[in-house]
Amino acid sequence: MDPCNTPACQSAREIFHELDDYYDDHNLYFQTISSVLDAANLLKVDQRLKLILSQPKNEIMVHCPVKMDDGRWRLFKGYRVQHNNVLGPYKGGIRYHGEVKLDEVKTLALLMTMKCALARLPFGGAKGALKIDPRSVSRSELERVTRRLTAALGNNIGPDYDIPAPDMGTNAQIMAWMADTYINFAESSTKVTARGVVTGKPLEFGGSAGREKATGQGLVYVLDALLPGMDMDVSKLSFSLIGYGNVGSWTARLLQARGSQLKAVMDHTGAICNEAGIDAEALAQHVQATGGVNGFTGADAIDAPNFYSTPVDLFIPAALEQMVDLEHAERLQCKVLVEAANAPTTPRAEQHLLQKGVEVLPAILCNAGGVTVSYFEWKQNRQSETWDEELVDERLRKVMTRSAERVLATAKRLDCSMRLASYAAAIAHIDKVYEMRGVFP
Ligand SMILES: NC(=O)c1ccc[n+]([C@@H]2O[C@H](COP(=O)([O-])OP(=O)(O)OC[C@H]3O[C@@H](n4cnc5c(N)ncnc54)[C@H](O)[C@@H]3O)[C@@H](O)[C@H]2O)c1
Repeated sequence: MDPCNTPACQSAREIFHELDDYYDDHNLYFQTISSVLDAANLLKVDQRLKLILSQPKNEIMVHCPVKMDDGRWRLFKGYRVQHNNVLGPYKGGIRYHGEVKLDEVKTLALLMTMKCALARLPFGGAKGALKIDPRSVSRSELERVTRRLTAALGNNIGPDYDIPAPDMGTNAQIMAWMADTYINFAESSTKVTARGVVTGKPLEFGGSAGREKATGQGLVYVLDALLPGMDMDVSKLSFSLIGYGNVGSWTARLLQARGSQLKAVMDHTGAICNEAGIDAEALAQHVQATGGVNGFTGADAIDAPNFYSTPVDLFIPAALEQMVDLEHAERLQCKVLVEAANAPTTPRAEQHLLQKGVEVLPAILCNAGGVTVSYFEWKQNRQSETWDEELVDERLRKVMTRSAERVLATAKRLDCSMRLASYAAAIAHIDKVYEMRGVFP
């Protein structure tokens, strides 16, 4: 592939040259930071801020020895990348995945800084990961490795310092084990507030109403705010999804409840399609029971190329990064690509889509519902309050609608794409705070 010569890549190359670091435009982290720096250039921010944002503040790597059920030992590699905390404590999910790499975690941490800033949440950005396939271990092995990871992270996490949450491969149960382990290490007088060390906990143990569906719910609120301006009506849309886990299945069920029709889904077990519509609720039950969409009787199995070329109004990637590359983008027949996953679209794919008139709604706007309700959970824990789902949804809608309006207004003002506008709206806020606080010493 030719080296990237866009202004974004050139600007990123200059910054990394200054940092005496290498630059690789095929790498996800460099692609993402290039786009962020491109937005920073549109705002003409100081070189200081570009340098600060270019690298995370801390990159923590731990190795966790764990005894498996058969008596053998395994060593698991864990990461916590803390990108920036100028706006508040570091915040970001913990991912369990067999193929996870440091650059992926750095990218996700950077995106968390941008996401929290865009939504004006009092949090910085972080992300963590454990290199493990959670489906390949027993429940008790999963518990042991989770507790060992939490202990290894030690004081690098905390309710006032760095607050993990669920992401791919993790859930409320894993958050409960993390919180319990952390509480066991906490001093007696801080044990109550210590449970705020993680969000996305079970409802019975300090979790928030509405957290499980929050990312999908937030995405629907963003669509409510933006689709009318594109002459689209959410009650008359068709959509397809990559991923039918937390984000994908909730997005599908909530959009179906609004009258939209699910046409095709692809996950790690295969792809399915039904021109007449797939029942999102029945599919969620099937995935819960079997682990994937494969074998669902309410649709036909299709191959990946046919999945990408199924005509729909909204194409919603809700699985891994970079699942929409140029080849996929050339196949897509949709009006809007809605990024539910983080960084699902490669820069070349995005360029192609914009050229063919497909709008791309960026992840830091669309999937911020999860971290927003995490913020509500953290707030409820601190104040010993319990909000009902109605209140959570009402407040979530307000945050998501304002973010969408912010992005729209910035895109208009700077005459740029929605992605650059979302980064610019985030960076403008961070820039103001750095200006007021200054940079120590
Ligand atoms: N959970 C949250 O609150 C949250 C919040 C913001 C963003 N996200 C992002 O949303 C995405 C999905 O997260 P989740 O929590 O729903 O994860 P999950 O583990 O619940 O589900 C992941 C889904 O991705 C699918 N998948 C995995 N590998 C695949 C492959 N090679 N091809 C096709 N599908 C594949 C799985 O089958 C599953 O359906 C991730 O990018 C995550 O970072 C999640």
